[in-house]
Amino acid sequence: MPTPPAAPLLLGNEPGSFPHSVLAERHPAIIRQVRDSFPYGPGPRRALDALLANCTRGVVEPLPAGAHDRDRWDDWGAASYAGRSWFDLPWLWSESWFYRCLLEAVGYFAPGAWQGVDPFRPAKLRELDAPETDRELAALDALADLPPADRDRALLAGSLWGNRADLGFRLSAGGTGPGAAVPDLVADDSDAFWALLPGSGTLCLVADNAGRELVPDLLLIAHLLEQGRIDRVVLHVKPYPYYVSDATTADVLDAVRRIGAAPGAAASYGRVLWQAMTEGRLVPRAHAFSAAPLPFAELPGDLREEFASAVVTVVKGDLNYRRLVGDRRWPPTTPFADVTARFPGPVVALRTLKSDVVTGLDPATVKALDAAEGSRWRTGGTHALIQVNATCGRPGPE
Ligand SMILES: O=P(O)(O)OC[C@@]1(O)O[C@H](CO)[C@@H](O)[C@@H]1O
Repeated sequence: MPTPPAAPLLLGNEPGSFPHSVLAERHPAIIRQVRDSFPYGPGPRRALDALLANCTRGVVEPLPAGAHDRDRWDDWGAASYAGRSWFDLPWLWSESWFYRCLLEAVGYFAPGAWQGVDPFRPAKLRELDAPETDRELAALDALADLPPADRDRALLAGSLWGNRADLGFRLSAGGTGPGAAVPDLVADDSDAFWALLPGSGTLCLVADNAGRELVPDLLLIAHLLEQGRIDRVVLHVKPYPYYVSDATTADVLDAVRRIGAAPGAAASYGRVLWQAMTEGRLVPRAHAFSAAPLPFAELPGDLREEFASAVVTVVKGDLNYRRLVGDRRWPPTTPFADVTARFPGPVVALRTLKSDVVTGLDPATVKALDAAEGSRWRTGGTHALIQVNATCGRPGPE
């Protein structure tokens, strides 16, 4: 499989571009949202104000000398990027750095009263407890009467579109109105996904957002385990709060409890999940690299081995898609298989489009989307894709 010549990296230094608006507008909005969410004392509030000035007008500054992960971040680029504007660096790096600096400002890692307090927890819980979640869980009652293939489709679609529920995204989501001229699903390899599930082995799911994305992800996992489509699932979550709504282990526990406490069929899904966790068939994992400012091309050895040995790795959401394809401006018709050829095992992307990066689309689809919606289809969260590379990491034909 030819690896195409690398396309340009996304940077945040083009005024008017989506990456620039995230750094210049969304991050300040997130700081204000966090500042208003908690009665932080004068110290963290001053630190948040300093971060606001630094991330919009300043340069990368090293983590405090005593930071537990300072060496790791120096290796990830903080040492070489020190002194440079956030806008002149790889956009993925600056975004990830922002969330690490935000946690520093609110004392998330420092010993003390605020250690481990998720600054995004109020928003996550509001979403998890929202009436929409009740409605989505109640919809499970109707699934029981569906033919198996329809139930498969419904639960996969729930996981896919759950990615649209993204708290940070809503802060400035443009979104196109209803009645888009092209089907919302711009690529659909779902048949290839189901063909990858032989009834045994391990599925890795690289989760994205908590709340109303994690709930349908867990429902899909429960379904796959209960139906014997897979023996075991490793659920990769973030080691600490990230990108506003990204899921941590605490969010997994909240979601499993929320599912189990719901009436009707949902309660049985909750029991399946709880039992699978106690039996080691559903294993949460919070690897440091899951919050790294790097593409998956730089996966560390242990994760490469894990994904290589999995039957399939399902990569959820926009940020993980960006990491999967290197956060580069590929021509949208660049084959997904070519760009993901070096991923260590079979990989499936379930993603709603919220940033400029996209690959693997038919030329006719791109033409119709551009004609109908300009470029908004790329970042509005109104369109989604299911893309599969079943051959990466597997020996090719002799
Ligand atoms: O991974 P998610 O939750 O689907 O999307 C997160 C995300 O869209 O929000 C960022 C903008 O703040 C994007 O850069 C990033 O890809």
